[in-house]
Amino acid sequence: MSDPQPPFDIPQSIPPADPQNVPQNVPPGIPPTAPDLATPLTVKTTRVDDITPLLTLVDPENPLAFVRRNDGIAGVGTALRLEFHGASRMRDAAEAWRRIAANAEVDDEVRLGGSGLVAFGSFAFADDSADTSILLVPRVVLGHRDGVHWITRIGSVDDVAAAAEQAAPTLLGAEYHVAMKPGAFGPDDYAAAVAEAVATIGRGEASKIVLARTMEGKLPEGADLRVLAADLATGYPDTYTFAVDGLIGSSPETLIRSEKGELTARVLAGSSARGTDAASDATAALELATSQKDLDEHAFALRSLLLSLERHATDVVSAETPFTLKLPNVWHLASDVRARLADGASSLDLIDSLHPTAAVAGSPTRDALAQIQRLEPFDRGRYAGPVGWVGADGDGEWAIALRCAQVLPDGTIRAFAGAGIVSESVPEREVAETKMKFKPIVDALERALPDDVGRPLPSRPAWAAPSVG
Ligand SMILES: C=C(O[C@H]1C=CC=C(C(=O)O)[C@@H]1O)C(=O)O
Repeated sequence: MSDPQPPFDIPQSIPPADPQNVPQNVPPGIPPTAPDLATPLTVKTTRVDDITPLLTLVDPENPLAFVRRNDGIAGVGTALRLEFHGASRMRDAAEAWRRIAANAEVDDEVRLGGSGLVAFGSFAFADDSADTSILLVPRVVLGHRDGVHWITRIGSVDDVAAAAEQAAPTLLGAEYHVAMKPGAFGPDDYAAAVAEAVATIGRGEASKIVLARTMEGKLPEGADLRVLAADLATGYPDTYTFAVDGLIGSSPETLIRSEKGELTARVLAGSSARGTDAASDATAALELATSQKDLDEHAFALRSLLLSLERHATDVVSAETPFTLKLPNVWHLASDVRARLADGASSLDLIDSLHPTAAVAGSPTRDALAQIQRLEPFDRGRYAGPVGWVGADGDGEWAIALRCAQVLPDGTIRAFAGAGIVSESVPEREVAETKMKFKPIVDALERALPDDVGRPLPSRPAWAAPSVG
């Protein structure tokens, strides 16, 4: 691996962009003179035999990836970065994307979800967040799905060549250890806020309020963030591991996945600790499955998703009772939802309608959001917002950004975890629940990292292994 070869050739067949071909309609929120939109995107996807593990190819300091088990996409370089703010951030993104996609020249021999033109996206939780919401189109996208590997190049030959050089696989960087400490809103403050939320619910001012807190640490200069993402991907293979613009995490919750008219979602709400042995673990799952407090918490979340989804879909199907989902750190109550898209909405239109569900805000939505603003003294940024990707046809895959941390420009890394508060919630238990939810990201940052760090990932790590069904 001392002199790694680029994993793909520089394409000769992508014509340079035509500077005369200026889009007629400039999307809202984007200055008409934005140089990024001066030319249509030229996109070519080619099937390849195999590609080196995706995470060894991305930028160590700003990795771009969305993977689950062996499937996913990773990106290198930037063909286009669009920023959105305010209440219309997702609507504006949907409109901008429609126009960009309509304008693009796409040659895609693979035609799988994630091939062809794609944008990665990450959206702020709150309408008034100071954080930017983004859509990011890379220069090079590396993809793997159902045993098919592909490479997508976006832009002129020269643009792609520069990104291809950057995408040569490199060794994962040196081990680092980040001590994570409670943020300014510590566990005691959180417990007090939970007690206040319970009182608020008791007064009938809301039915469920999701409250979060933060932990913070400082990354060493030049820290290889692929190490963090790879650790999450191997430790939590059933979740979506994402790295988008410094937001890195492993989310078990699917906000919406849209593929050729089929919609799927996985709603999570209601949690309990894993047991310490097989018997106590089974008991924990059983207690969760029969806990009225957790069933109520879950019902709010499921109902909010179904109500929003029904505006866009027919044949909406979910089981009557949730199942228990086992993750390495926690049990969750989970409901899988399936539906048929009825109105041609893109996955960006859908996340605009669905966000925020009661899994991350509470119920009723407007009242819960007002209480979050009153009781949570920080900006959630992109935590609990949609994170994922959208393709040229509007299909896409969007997780809710949970179990994650945001890297800030000064090297601070801020992790977030929350819990749904209902009338029966007990403050200390909710503090303990947030601790469990911090575990994936905090363990990955704090623990002595595995032996293979500092060497390349094995050629087929767990998340890149062939599908086992
Ligand atoms: C808000 C979070 O989790 C949500 C998703 C699953 C279970 C939850 C719960 O049991 O409270 C939360 O609704 C978080 O992980 O920060």
